[in-house]
Parts: sequence; C-alpha cells; structure tokens
Amino acid sequence: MQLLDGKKLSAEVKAEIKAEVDRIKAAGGKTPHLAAILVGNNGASETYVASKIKSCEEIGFKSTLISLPDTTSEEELLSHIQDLNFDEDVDGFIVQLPLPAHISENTIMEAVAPEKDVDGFHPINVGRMCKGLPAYISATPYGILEMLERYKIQTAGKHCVVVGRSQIVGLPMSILMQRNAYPGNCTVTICHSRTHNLKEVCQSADILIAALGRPEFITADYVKEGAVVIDVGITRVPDAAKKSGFAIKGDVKFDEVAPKAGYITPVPGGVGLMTICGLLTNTLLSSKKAIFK
Ligand SMILES: Nc1nc2c(c(=O)[nH]1)N[C@@H](CN(C=O)c1ccc(C(=O)N[C@@H](CCC(=O)O)C(=O)O)cc1)CN2
Repeated sequence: MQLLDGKKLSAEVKAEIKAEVDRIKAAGGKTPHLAAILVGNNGASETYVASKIKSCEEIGFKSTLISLPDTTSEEELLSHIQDLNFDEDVDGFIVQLPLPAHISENTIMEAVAPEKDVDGFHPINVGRMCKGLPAYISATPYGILEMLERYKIQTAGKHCVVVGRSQIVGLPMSILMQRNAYPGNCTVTICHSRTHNLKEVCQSADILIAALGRPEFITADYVKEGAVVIDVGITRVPDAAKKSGFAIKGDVKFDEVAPKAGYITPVPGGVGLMTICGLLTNTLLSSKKAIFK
C-alpha cells in the first residue's frame, strides 16, 4: 500500500505557485488577489476559510476575508457578490459552503461572475468543464486529479466508482474521470443513496472515490485488493479524548481498508489539503487571464 500524501503534495504545489508569484512580482506584474465570503459561524467552515487565507499569505497572494453574520439576507449577500464582481483588483472569490438554510446556494453560485468563479461552481464553468473547454475546475476534483497525476497512477480503461453525487465533488469528478485525457479515460459508475448493490459495485472499482459524507462507511469488504482509494469525506465526530473535542473522520475506515488498497489517501492529510491547492491554482490562472481572456 502506498499513501497518497496530501501534506507533502500540497507543500510542493504551494512552493511551485509561490515561485511563479515571485517571478510575476519581480517582473512588475499584478499580485494575485483572492477574496472569500464566510456567512455564519460554522466551525469547520471557519477553519477552512482561515486555512485558505493563511495559504494566500504563504505564497504571496493578496487576500480579503468578508465575514458576515448568519442573519445575512440573500439580498445582502448578493450585494457583496456584486461588489466583488466589479472590484478590478480581485481576481477571484469564493462563497464558503454550506450557507444558512434561508439562502439558496444555486442563486449564489449563479451570481458570481464566471471569470471570477475560482470555485468552478457557476453553471458556465461546469458546462465548459463538461465540454472539455477551458474552465475553472472545482477545487476538490482538481486536487484529486493532481494527486493521481503526481503519483503517476494509471487511469485509462480502469473502472472508477464515485460514491456520492454532490454538485461540488461527485458529479464533476465522475465527468472528469471519463474524459479523454490523463487522468481520465475511465469507465465511470456514479453511485448514490438509491444505488442497489452498492457494496458489489464498489468491489468492482479499480479506483474508488468516496464522497458520500458518512464517516467510515467504506469498510474493507467494499474494496477490491489493490484498488486506488480516494477519501473525500471530512466529518467532525465528538471525541472527548481530543483537546478540540472532536476527531476528523473520512468516509473510509482507513485502518482496515489501507492494508487491502494499492494506494489510499488519509484523512486528515489527504484530499482536503489538495482542495486548497486547487483554489490557489485557479486564482493564479484568473490573475493571468488564462481561462477567460
Ligand atoms: N466554497 C467552497 N465551499 C466548500 C468547498 C469548496 O471547495 N468551496 N469544499 C468543502 C470544504 N473545503 C473547502 O472549502 C475544505 C475542506 C477541507 C480542507 C482541509 O484542509 N482539510 C484538512 C483538515 C482540516 C481540519 O478540519 O482540521 C485535511 O483534510 O487534512 C480544506 C478545505 C466544503 N465547502
């Protein structure tokens, strides 16, 4: 079994981006600028946004954080989005998900200008990605592709099973793994809560991507010997033994699946860290006008 080490890879990717930012600045170019909107006080979201801002500082990006109370109306949030759409210094911005229940995530995703949508959630970016056109690929799928590529994992002709059909991970991941490119060219099955014989489908996976959001759901009996196992789940479960009061669990029962897997991502220290690299990469692309001219 080989560990797909998100900590090591994300450090590599960040160092590469920093080197490019240093070159851009030395040549008198524009400093990439990422803005993030956080609504409410969801503890996990606060951690992720703080980590995005800290990463910007590490690699020499400018960053702006807009923190709003959970009583913020949809109209107020749309007004902040409009300001960022028109702010010429901001190359890209994100609205951290999930949003409070009174705000429609689809409305918000559509309000972000596609050329600043470094999360890759706008229907124009999703549609362009489906058609194989230049697009911002959403951060988690981007991070997974980067892991497969940097570990030189063969994907052509393999059976890739994606468990979970979320708009931000499962759905785009299934599309990317079947495209005619590397990583890709897989035969893809996408599974969800209504899938019959889920265990048997997973057992036939050469590449198993678990993105269902149920801690330790995927046990060893779901996994084929030698399979590549990518764990996208990150759930905080109460744990009195931890100083924080919680433990972070993936969707895969790591200790029993790891001995059976060919490659496996840990949680924490796997896909989550690469997600941030995807966002930073998209922001750099935006500042270079590499996707939308
Ligand atoms: N606007 C967005 N919202 C959300 C996204 C997204 O891509 N855009 N994805 C997830 C959360 N997410 C990014 O925002 C994210 C998740 C996990 C990590 C991460 O670094 N995880 C660490 C553990 C961190 C911890 O909890 O202590 C790890 O896996 O090692 C970063 C970003 C939903 N919302």
